[in-house]
Amino acid sequence: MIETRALSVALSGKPVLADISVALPKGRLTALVGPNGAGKSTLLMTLGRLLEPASGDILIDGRDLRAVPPRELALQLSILRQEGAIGPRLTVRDLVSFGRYPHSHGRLTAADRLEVQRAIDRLDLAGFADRYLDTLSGGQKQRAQIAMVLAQQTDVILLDEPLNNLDLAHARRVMRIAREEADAGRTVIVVLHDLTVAAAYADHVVAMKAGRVAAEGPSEEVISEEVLSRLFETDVSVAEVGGRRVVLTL
Ligand SMILES: Nc1ncnc2c1ncn2[C@@H]1O[C@H](COP(=O)(O)OP(=O)(O)OP(=O)(O)O)[C@@H](O)[C@H]1O
Repeated sequence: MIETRALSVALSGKPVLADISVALPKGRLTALVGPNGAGKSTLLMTLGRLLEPASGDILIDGRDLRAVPPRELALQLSILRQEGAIGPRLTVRDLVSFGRYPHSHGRLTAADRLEVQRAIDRLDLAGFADRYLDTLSGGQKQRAQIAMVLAQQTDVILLDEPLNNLDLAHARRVMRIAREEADAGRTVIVVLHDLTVAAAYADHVVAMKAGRVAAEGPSEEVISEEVLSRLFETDVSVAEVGGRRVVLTL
């Protein structure tokens, strides 16, 4: 469970997040949605302690995030960043193995290698494991980075637009994995632009606008025509197709 209390963040001296108080439950998949520039990535980076709040608190399982030593945090929380800098002369397996670093400190055990292989398989990368990252397509690279995050096996998983560059079958695979991780009791928080995907996989939704929380609650409440039309300042329809909610703009 991650909680924020009256969190505010400034970047280059400019306020970007203001008064963010949310409760992101354990064992749930939370989607962060909202227009471009709303502050979704900034919130995710702040939760991952990659940005420092100007004021307010973040509690991770009731404990002040500032009080968690870095080594412990690396065992507790993993993050997929939007512009992840990855060394080109690394293979997929090298990259995913870095995910085990907090556990192995550079000396992979047989169990670590097994986890690396499992993450590679889950992301459908078995055929690419020994390829250099700079020889991969955008979607294959994205999957390799997600595999690295999964290999960390942390209780909190933060994913910033994980579906970037993914085809529909791999997008589905990644969302199913995110769902499995939440069902296994982890706190999974995902920045998503595709609201139909959010409706299908998330149980909790935080809608952000202009650096503030515009709505927070169960997916059925937040993924609604009224909330979304207000959020995006455009007409949004929510239809039901085959028992699932589909979000449309025309
Ligand atoms: N380094 C920075 N300095 C100043 N302002 C910044 C900086 N980085 C981001 N911002 C601003 O902070 C605001 C929030 O940006 P953020 O990337 O968190 O939004 P987002 O909701 O993730 O957007 P998107 O959907 O476009 O990815 C934006 O107005 C952006 O211009």
